[in-house]
Amino acid sequence: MAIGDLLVEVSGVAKHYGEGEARVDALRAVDVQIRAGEVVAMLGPSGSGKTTLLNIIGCIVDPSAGRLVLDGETVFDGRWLRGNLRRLRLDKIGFIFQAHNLLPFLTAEENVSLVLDLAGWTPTASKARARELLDYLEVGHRARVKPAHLSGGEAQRVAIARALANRPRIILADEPTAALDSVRAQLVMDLLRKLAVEQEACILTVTHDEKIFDRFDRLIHLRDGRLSTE
Ligand SMILES: Nc1ncnc2c1ncn2[C@@H]1O[C@H](COP(=O)(O)OP(=O)(O)OP(=O)(O)O)[C@@H](O)[C@H]1O
Repeated sequence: MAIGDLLVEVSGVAKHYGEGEARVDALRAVDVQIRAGEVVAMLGPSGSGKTTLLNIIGCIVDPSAGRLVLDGETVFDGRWLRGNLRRLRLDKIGFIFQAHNLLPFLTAEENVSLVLDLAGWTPTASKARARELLDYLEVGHRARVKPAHLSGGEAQRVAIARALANRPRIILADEPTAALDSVRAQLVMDLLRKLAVEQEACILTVTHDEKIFDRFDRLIHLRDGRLSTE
């Protein structure tokens, strides 16, 4: 597959929590680059900094130092250069958490269309896009059902639809297949790859799931807050 634009550039990014004796260095001068069309897994032991790095790229956690360029725009260089990070996230980033993260009081379709409403789509357009994606992911027949009544695989596909609804180019996922059996886990990864290629996006996933290691272009290993070549 042709690899495209540089979408994620992390340069010398460090993050520490707390100060003095309580200080924890979660990331130490990390460099990562991810291009459009790439599907990358991030591995590492518990506490190695995976969630911190994902959340920094997702503009949810403040880096302590370094530079972050997303889709060609320098968004952090010692400080945030964008006032409205919420808007940046809505425009550029799709987050896939575990399926349980769907809002329980909304239907599958409303879970997807809500993101588009927040991004400023008209209600008619967001409903149509939500339907289209749910159909594409073969859960259209479950559009009016609330998450408690969906199977694990169905809920995960709704979570994917929600993350991809606004056509973000940077898709971040935290253990997206942990709750799925091996056939469904591979189907979800294949689907994500297809969507990433179609939308010229990249995917970075935290995973411990050995069932899907062969589905990635590249594995990034973190150890004690540093990239390791292991
Ligand atoms: N909000 C926080 N305040 C203080 N320390 C934190 C905070 N978040 C993470 N840490 C610490 O930073 C280090 C890296 O944590 P992080 O959650 O990024 O690791 P991880 O690799 O995602 O771990 P896991 O696989 O267990 O989720 C750990 O030592 C953790 O205890």
